[in-house]
Amino acid sequence: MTAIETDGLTKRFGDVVAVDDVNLRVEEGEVFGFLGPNGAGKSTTINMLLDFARPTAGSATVLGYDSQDEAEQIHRRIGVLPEGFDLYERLSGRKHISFAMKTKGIDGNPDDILRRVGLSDEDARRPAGGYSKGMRQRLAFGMALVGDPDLLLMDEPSSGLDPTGINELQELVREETERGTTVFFSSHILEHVEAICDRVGIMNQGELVAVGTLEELYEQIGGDATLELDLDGVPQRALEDLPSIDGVTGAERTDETVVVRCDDPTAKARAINRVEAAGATVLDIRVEDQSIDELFEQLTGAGEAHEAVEQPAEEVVA
Ligand SMILES: Nc1ncnc2c1ncn2[C@@H]1O[C@H](COP(=O)(O)OP(=O)(O)OP(=O)(O)O)[C@@H](O)[C@H]1O
Repeated sequence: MTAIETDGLTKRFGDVVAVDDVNLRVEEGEVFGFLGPNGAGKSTTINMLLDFARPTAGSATVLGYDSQDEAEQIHRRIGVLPEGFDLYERLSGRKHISFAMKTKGIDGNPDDILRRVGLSDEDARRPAGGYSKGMRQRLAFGMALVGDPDLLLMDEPSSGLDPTGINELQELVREETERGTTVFFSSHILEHVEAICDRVGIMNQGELVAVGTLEELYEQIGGDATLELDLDGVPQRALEDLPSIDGVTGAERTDETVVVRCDDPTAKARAINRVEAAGATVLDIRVEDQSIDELFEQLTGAGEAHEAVEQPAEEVVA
């Protein structure tokens, strides 16, 4: 089943087109990163998925339910970690989970969830006011997990977290996806979603400008990579052969090192195989990919209007 599907989803606020004819498909079980700079239209899209905002045009389904007509069913089956979530400073972590359970009409033991998000018994009994950022995040994540949602929607979940907090969050997300939960993770920071997302969709100025795995996106924009191979000896044949490999644009030699330039990231493995087949032993490998920030800037034009990246229909589905 498709976890999220939008069809021409559009939202205008007066003259501002916040979301412009967005066609998005997120498959069940995926971790999908929804990216874009501030003001790109991410929150407005999420609000329409949940029927907190009504589309000007187009439609959306979540877990097979229509966002406008069947919002109640959707709300029952999803967990939301909102941006800038609030905690009640004087309530314990455990009370927060109990409260979320009552609100959702769920019976159960809050301790199961507290354990799942890694909050100790002792911490769970303390007021949330004294929690570190990471612990607050764990608790909010736990509240979103109440009722075992099929889909977790997380709006800028990594904002304000230090690298340790981000790693912890990524670990929690990974555990949930192992249980089969679909995760929709919105962020304006590409590297925060890079490590955990199967695919990303990139929004810019209301438009969905690219969808795919990061590797596919690199390919679409022709992301360059340089591969440096230290060899026990450079066979002349390998050097001559390398430029004929699909995705390799050039090869040079300095002493016992071969520098291979690729415009397709998947060409790197083919280049290594070719060198080894020519009889050389690879002693060390260094790769310099186009940076993730460059990719993001290129796709979003650093906030400027630009042409959408072509997205063949079959590549939209993982
Ligand atoms: N209620 C509203 N009234 C008027 N304009 C709005 C409203 N909500 C959003 N917008 C505008 O729509 C555009 C998209 O905003 P949105 O909040 O969806 O972006 P975003 O990608 O979520 O940004 P951020 O990362 O900063 O949260 C922006 O230009 C914003 O100013």
